[in-house]
Amino acid sequence: MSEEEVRKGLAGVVADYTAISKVNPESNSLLYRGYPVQELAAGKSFEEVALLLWTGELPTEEELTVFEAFERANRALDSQVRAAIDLLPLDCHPMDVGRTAVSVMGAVHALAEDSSPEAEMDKAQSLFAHFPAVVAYDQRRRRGLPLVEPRTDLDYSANFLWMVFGEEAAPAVVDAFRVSMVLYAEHSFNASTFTARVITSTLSDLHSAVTGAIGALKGPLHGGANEAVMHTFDEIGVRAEESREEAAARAKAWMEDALAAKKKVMGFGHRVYKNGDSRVPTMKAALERMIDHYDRPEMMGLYDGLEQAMAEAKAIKPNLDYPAGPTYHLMGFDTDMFTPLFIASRITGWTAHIMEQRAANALIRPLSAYNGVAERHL
Ligand SMILES: CC(=O)SCCNC(=O)CCNC(=O)[C@H](O)C(C)(C)COP(=O)(O)OP(=O)(O)OC[C@H]1O[C@@H](n2cnc3c(N)ncnc32)[C@H](O)[C@@H]1OP(=O)(O)O
Ligand SMILES: O=C([O-])CC(=O)C(=O)O
Repeated sequence: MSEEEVRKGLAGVVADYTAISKVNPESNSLLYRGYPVQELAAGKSFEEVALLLWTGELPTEEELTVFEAFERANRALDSQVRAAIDLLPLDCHPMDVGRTAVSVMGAVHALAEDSSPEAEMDKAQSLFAHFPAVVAYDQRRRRGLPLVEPRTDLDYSANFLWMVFGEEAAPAVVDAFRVSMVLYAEHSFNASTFTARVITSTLSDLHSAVTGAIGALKGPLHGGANEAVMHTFDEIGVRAEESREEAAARAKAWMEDALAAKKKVMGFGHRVYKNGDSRVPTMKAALERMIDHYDRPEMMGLYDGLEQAMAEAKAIKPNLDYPAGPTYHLMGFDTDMFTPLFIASRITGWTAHIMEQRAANALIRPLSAYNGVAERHL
């Protein structure tokens, strides 16, 4: 096999068809089932977007009512999942908790081994409804706080924040959270989704595929970048009393040093978008609303300073994780809870891909070019 035939990282390789989303780097656009993601983020609930991704169409009023009732009825933390979480140490990474919780959810789901389209949809919707309770319980137990029961009078986003913080979030905060969920939901054949499709292609079950996807999402080259962005901010130093300009100057200097030291700075760059991530302007606008809401202009200074210095030095643009990290920080999440929030959203995209893969399956098994020692004998 010649060198050119090996595509490291499968860069540029088209692995299959998908009707779920279209990432177009030329027009810098992202479509979910044909709809621009900015339009969905502007006017649709996360529940509506989830149904769109799973079924291909936005729900009718009646379909939405049925799904909302299901989601609200399945929010409480399952006792067996809670018992499994309680076995995990408080200093393990919250992504390990999310991964373990989904694995246990699979083991206790009544339809675990049933891969019919109806069972797959039930499992996808159950995961969607149940996972926020895992994140909320884990965030609270790490702070020594008791579990907060879900409320059925709140929508998905408002209830999520209620279960984490034990108080009703301001409407502006709920809306910024909803926007982040919509933007994180789906992105074609990214590493975690492809992992889910590989696992599904062996005819394994949905929870195994989602568990594997969580493992792929954890890495800082993928979903783990949203928490890594906050570590960068912390390394530079978040100083609430500082002006936007002062913070920007310190961030610029930090970035210049980091790039001189040949560091990779998480939250910048993308395998597909080379001219900026289509989702960043919408998420940045949500971040700006949170900066105003919490009156923290210096955070925007850090954001601008890093972005400008990276643009000047390497012309590399931020990806979605860059504005999402500081947004979650301002809302009050601990930094290592950011990537589990990404799981809560991407459960929709992953499970839509699992169902699509299963409906037209081919075992995913590429070739390798052997470059070890030549044949030898004992
Ligand atoms: C929601 C998401 O998952 S979005 C992605 C989140 N991940 C990150 O933010 C991690 C940081 N970014 C990166 O590591 C990369 O940009 C990736 C992994 C996302 C995409 O990478 P690839 O397409 O494989 O490009 P690759 O890593 O080879 O980078 C190409 C060049 O740009 C540079 N580069 C890319 N991203 C960065 C960065 N964040 N900081 C500094 N340099 C960078 C590389 O060093 C490389 O330079 P070189 O050609 O001089 O060696
Ligand atoms: O598409 C990718 O490679 C990574 C990404 O932005 C995502 O999964 O949202």
